Amino acid sequence: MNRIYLIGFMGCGKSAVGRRLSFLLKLPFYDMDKEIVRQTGKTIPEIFEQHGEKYFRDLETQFLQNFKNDYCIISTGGGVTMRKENRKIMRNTGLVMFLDAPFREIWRRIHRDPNRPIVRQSTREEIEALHKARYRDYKQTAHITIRTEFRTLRQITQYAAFQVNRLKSERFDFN
Ligand SMILES: Nc1ncnc2c1ncn2[C@@H]1O[C@H](COP(=O)(O)OP(=O)(O)O)[C@@H](O)[C@H]1O
Ligand SMILES: O=C(O)C1=C[C@@H](OP(=O)(O)O)[C@@H](O)[C@H](O)C1
Ligand SMILES: [Mg+2]
Repeated sequence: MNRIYLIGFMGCGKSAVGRRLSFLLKLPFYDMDKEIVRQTGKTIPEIFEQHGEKYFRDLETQFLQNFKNDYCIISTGGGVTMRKENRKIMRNTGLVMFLDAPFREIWRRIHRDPNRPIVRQSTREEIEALHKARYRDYKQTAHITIRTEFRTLRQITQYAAFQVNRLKSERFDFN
């Protein structure tokens, strides 16, 4: 299948780049967090508070298992690569791009955001350790890693589009 998945840690720019990339490539855009909010009628913090993290992770896996659309951009949540099953689905159904941002930049973007329950509950040191712990899975799941440091959203989006176009003639079949 021919989807484009954006993966990476909270605040690396998956949602912002995904939306821009969908305009540039004229493909529909899905943000997994937003889809889960729409399906449940609850915010991400409410889901974590009322049902716990495992329940949220199950919703992420169900989304990936049940999603049927092709030729689209999907921005994932930063924890999606924690499960092997999720990693496998993404690798097998599309092109996976990792937005690799330095931790200090990530922290600057996320530390005051009330919509990320994991950040709300943790110290900077704990979040940095989580970033380290997840890094290998992001790297290994991705077909392409894009380093975002010193790049604007526009530059990152253009580079991502360039990579998609480059691969189009090989494994992918975008029209
Ligand atoms: N390369 C960048 N340059 C400037 N701002 C960025 C960049 N990448 C992300 N941002 C900003 O950082 C914030 C978090 O980005 P977001 O797309 O929500 O991250 P994610 O979905 O990966 O958690 C947003 O306000 C976004 O506009
Ligand atoms: O990294 C994580 O575990 C999470 C990342 C969030 O998405 P973003 O990566 O878009 O912030 C959201 O799915 C949830 O708060 C959990
Ligand atoms: Mg996001």
